Amino acid sequence: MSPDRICAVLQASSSAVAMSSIFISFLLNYESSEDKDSKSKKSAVQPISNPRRKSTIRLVAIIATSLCYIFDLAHYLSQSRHGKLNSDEIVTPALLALAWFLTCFGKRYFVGRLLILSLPSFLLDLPVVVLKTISFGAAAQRIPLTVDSVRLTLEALLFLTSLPCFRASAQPIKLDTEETRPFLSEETEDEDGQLSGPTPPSYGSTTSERRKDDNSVSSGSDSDSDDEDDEEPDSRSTQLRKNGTWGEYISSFKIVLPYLIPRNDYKVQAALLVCIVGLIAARILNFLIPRYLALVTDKLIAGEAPYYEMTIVFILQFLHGTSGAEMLVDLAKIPVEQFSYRGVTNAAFNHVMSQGLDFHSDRDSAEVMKAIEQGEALNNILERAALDISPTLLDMAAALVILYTKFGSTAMLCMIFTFYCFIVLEVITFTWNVKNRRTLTKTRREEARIQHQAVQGWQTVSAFNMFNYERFRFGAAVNNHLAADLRWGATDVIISGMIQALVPTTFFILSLIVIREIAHGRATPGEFVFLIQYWDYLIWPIKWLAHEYRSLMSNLVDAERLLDLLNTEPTVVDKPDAIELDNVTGHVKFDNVGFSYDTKRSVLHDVNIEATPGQTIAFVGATGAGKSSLAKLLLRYYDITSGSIKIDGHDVRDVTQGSLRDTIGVVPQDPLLFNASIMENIRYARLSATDEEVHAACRAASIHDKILTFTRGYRTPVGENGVKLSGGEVQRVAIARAFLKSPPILILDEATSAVDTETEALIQGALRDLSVRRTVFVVAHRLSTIVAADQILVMHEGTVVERGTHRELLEKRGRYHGLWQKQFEGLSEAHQSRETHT
Ligand SMILES: Nc1ncnc2c1ncn2[C@@H]1O[C@H](COP(=O)(O)OP(=O)(O)OP(=O)(O)O)[C@@H](O)[C@H]1O
Repeated sequence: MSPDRICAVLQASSSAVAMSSIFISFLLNYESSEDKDSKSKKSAVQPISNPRRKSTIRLVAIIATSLCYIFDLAHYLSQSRHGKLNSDEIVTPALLALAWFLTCFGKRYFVGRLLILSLPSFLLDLPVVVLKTISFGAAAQRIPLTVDSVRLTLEALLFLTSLPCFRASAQPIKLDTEETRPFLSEETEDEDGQLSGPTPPSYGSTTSERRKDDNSVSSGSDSDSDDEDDEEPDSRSTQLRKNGTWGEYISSFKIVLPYLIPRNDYKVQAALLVCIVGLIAARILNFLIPRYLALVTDKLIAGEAPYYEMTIVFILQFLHGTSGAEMLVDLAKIPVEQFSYRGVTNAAFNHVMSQGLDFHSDRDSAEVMKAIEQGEALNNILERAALDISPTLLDMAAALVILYTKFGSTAMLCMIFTFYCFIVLEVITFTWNVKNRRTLTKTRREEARIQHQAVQGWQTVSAFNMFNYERFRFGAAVNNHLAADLRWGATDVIISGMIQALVPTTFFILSLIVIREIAHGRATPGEFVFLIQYWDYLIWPIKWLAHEYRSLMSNLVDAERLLDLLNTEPTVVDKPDAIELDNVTGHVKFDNVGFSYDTKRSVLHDVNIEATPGQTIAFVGATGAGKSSLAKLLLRYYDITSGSIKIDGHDVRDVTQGSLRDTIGVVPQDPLLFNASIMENIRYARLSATDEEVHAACRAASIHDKILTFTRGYRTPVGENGVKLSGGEVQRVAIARAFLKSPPILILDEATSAVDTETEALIQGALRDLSVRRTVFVVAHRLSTIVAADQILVMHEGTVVERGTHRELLEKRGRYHGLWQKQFEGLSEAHQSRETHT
């Protein structure tokens, strides 16, 4: 290869690399105008870049480098004024000059951009200058060589001075401190995310009231805020999107990578391999088919009959389509897709289930479920990245090499330029539509929420005859969803139409280049046929990548909530060295316990309780005094804010949550039954229990005989939340569960509040039997149920104000005595008034 040719190759590579550097830097650091606006509004967000790094000296050096390339161009034009112009000699320096000039713009990661441009430029330029010096030592080349040397020095200096700055600037992005705000929080903050169409009203308000109150309602005051006029707070990923760059935004999704990459699944790895082989085969065929068609054309022009070539074209086409390589790839893709679905869906479900009570009480279950569903958007990431985008990039690279070898560097650089224009336009125009996409995702969730609330609360809707109201609410939510869909869809179609206009332009320019090559005798007419035939394969990766970019980004926007979900750490976690709690005797000690749900209002303070094994401790007191909260703390649904809770001397924070909850049985105020048979519901307490053990537990809870009277006995379905059972039956099923679990510690939170006096007497007898061997905590309003307790603790405003046995407390004549008197008097007054009426 002649030195001229080597220089030409190096310069073409240099301009391709320079354009790529500018493009990658743009892609990673692009901020939309929306982002800039939001950043200027939020002064709390720290700018990441330091504009001072963009010093005047650097700018001058960059412009000088750009001018050096312009000089190259001018020099060539002046030399070739009377001869034939070589387009390669014009395009290469022109593009390099443009790439350097573009470096001056943009604030963020200025030094980073400078680095990735100056290093390759220097490395590719150095051999060019050396070769030129060796080959053209004549005095006539002195000036251009001097300019080249100056440019080389500038590139080296810019690289060396940028490197230390870049290292210093490698700092993590600062997020709004409210990053930790709860997932799917209902608090609102006013931004202009207006939705057209009627706003679905919330419970207890009308549409007009809602609009009227919009300005006056303080944020977060309405827990049922399905107000579409208010923008919901940014999720962590949305915040990152707004405060960071596209690069940072995309890299925030790396948390899902373990669920998408089949590290230990050999079957999926094999399927991936088959896909890759199939894709490579398809790429080779992409090239061979037009190649043979070009041969057919050339032979026809030469007056020969190309039967052999045509047969090869037929075979290649057969192997190429859905009957060959594509079918293979499509088949192998199925296990790959299933792998990512399994990974993401299981991870999201497990993550939600491992969250604490605070997470679940703060969020709407329908919205959480919708967020998990949106994991589907992530399922295709691996498929898209590994099986679609990477091969398409290979296609691009192959197409560029072919263009270069067949039609020279101008054709190749023209294609690279078009490709980058496509993607840059995609990135810019997608941000115009990203807000619409978020609104669309939000309106979908909203629709699911309203639907879920209405269906789940059917009894309430029916009791208040609110069918029309619910119909209106749901209808409005559907309209909002469709309106958002229309806005997103229409903008998407218009944007994509605008971008597609680049396709005929590129074809026109490439055709001119090829025609010129043919006219100068450097190519045959067959090459033009090759271009026409190959054009689809050439433009397809560009069109497709641009489309994939949009659809990938839409998927990522859809999956933002899921990402936030996966990023939400549980508030109650096992210590790494947590021990298993076993052989528990039931010694429980609350030592100076203090607690608050929201760090603002103290719910419990200075609570001291000691229960020895086998004791029954009763909590009484006014509603809201903190009785149920004590039970939740013993179960470690929340962590206490001060003091300690110990079981058999082990702090509940030092043992695993699993073993702790195995030790404690609960009969809650409102037991939750699953929509399954009675047998399944009771056996949930101990899955290994036999039918006989379940029956025994039900006998102990005085519900066995009742269950036998049901049409299907123990196989009777209880309906959602046990709606097919009476309140008393539900409570007894819950008591039967506790009997079946037979834990050393039992919590009875108003366990017999919904049963009649006769059943209560039966259950109380059973509970007494149960209490002999275990420590029992009873929360009760009906004082008659706890008179036999070993200790009665009277709670008032979050602390224990009296303690003792029933007799001791009555003798004290304090708060307990007052409560007892009130209940006793209440009962006798009710009795008297009934007698007067009869
Ligand atoms: N998840 C929660 N988040 C915030 N505050 C809560 C939460 N649960 C309960 N509270 C508040 O804590 C206080 C104590 O509630 P708790 O349920 O312990 O009272 P209680 O004595 O059991 O009442 P009742 O006898 O009516 O069941 C109440 O003021 C309640 O509003």
